Amino acid sequence: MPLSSQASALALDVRNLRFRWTPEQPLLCFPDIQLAAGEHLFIHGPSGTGKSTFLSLLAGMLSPDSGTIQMLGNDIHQARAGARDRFRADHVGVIFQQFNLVPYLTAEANVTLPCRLSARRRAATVTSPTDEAHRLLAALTIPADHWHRKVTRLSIGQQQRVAAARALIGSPELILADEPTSALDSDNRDRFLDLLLTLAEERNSSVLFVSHDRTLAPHFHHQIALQGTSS
Ligand SMILES: Nc1ncnc2c1ncn2[C@@H]1O[C@H](COP(=O)(O)OP(=O)(O)OP(=O)(O)O)[C@@H](O)[C@H]1O
Repeated sequence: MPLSSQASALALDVRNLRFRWTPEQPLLCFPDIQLAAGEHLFIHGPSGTGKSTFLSLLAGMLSPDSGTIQMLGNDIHQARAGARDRFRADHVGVIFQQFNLVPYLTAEANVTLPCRLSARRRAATVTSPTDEAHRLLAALTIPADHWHRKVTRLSIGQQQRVAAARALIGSPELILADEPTSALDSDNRDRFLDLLLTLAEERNSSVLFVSHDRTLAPHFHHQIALQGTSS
């Protein structure tokens, strides 16, 4: 059965999630989460507690050993891989720790990429993917003369903002962000977070943001600590 978005469902409902990379490694235990539409959640934990692993499980890129993940009312790990990929393309924007931009594409082409992979995201742009990419790049303070440069010719902070624009385009219901501010000084980091969360709010996108840096917590509606492992 294809996955669908159910208007009344939570953006994210995570219960009893556990994962072990290999039999020799400790079991990673994750907190239960219920995230409503438009809410912003901050998850913090020291290095190695499993923040990136958690996001990979939520994004459907890893399968849990136990527990459930419901997104918009769908149990994503009950679906076949193809349906899961389609659901992610349609409903989830991801900002990776290393940005994962396509190096040979321009900033604009990187931002419009989700609209090429998802008719739903394309249809959700107000006029066209290119117009929305320009609006997002301008809102995220990327100068217009940089929009047609290859992303590798942009600064790290600019690349990070391009990655944010790519996650926001087409108004996905959920944005997952993995410590994307670690390369920035504190002023730029706060400015980036304010922009990201304001743009997410305009789109009613829920945000789940992980970082080791607890000083970021006041930007968010809710916060949870990741405890890490159990034997
Ligand atoms: N691909 C992998 N194969 C095996 N073990 C892994 C892999 N990726 C992560 N781990 C292990 O899983 C645990 C959690 O790692 P993870 O990267 O999720 O933590 P993190 O909190 O995101 O760390 P950081 O803040 O340093 O990015 C660590 O013990 C790590 O060594």
